[in-house]
Amino acid sequence: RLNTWESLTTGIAQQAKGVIAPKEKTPFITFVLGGPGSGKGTQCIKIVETFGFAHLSAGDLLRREIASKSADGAMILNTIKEGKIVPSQVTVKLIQKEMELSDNHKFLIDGFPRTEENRVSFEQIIGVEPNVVLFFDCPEEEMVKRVLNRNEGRVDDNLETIKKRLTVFQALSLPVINYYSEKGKLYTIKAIGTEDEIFEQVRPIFAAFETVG
Ligand SMILES: Nc1ncnc2c1ncn2[C@@H]1O[C@H](COP(=O)(O)OP(=O)(O)O)[C@@H](O)[C@H]1O
Ligand SMILES: Nc1ccn([C@H]2C[C@H](O)[C@@H](COP(=O)(O)OP(=O)(O)O)O2)c(=O)n1
Ligand SMILES: [Mg+2]
Repeated sequence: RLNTWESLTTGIAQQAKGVIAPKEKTPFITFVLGGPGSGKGTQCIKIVETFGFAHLSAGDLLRREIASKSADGAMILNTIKEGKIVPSQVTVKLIQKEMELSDNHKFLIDGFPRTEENRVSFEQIIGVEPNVVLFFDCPEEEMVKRVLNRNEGRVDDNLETIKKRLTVFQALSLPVINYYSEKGKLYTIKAIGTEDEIFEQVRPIFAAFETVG
């Protein structure tokens, strides 16, 4: 178990035999949650532009594994087509690798954790808790409409898979959202309106942390 940010980065620092300086700043971690099509990825781009975060999309990392024909690729593809959640160990490892490679200390972790298992696994492996959890709260009919119009050629952007994803979201992801609500870390965004209107709800959350330092 890695307890500190320093231990998270020790592996790579040792590999480089001291060539890479150890990371000095404490990480600032934001989890970006919400149902399929709620606008997480779209808003993450704006947060990156405005506040200089590194954007780590769990879904993008998993799709990269499929594309690279890695050992887990076939299992990941089947899981995504079924609208189910990939085993946490796989996803957390991919996130960990990206965090280690990044020279940023501010991370937007998009589409993760989607289950209690995801959440606990991140805590155990990375040993850090999120500073902020954003929840893009969007009506189901709007999410379905957006996903069916997404046009990115995704294998899961069809009505059958979306219906399964919405069921999984209700059963497995809402408990994670409730957990962070009880911890006082949850910021709920009303995710309807234009992209800019939604960002005006997001902006003050990060602006407040900027002034604190
Ligand atoms: N506020 C919005 N209004 C209408 N469409 C949106 C809005 N925000 C995002 N979209 C579109 O909806 C689709 C899903 O958005 P995306 O950011 O991929 O959501 P998520 O990452 O939560 O699944 C995309 O095609 C995106 O362009
Ligand atoms: N923590 C995660 C995140 C995504 N996945 C898988 C299962 C999800 O349905 C797909 C797509 O996730 P992604 O975040 O890209 O999807 P949306 O942007 O919400 O539409 O990836 C996962 O198994 N575990
Ligand atoms: Mg997305």
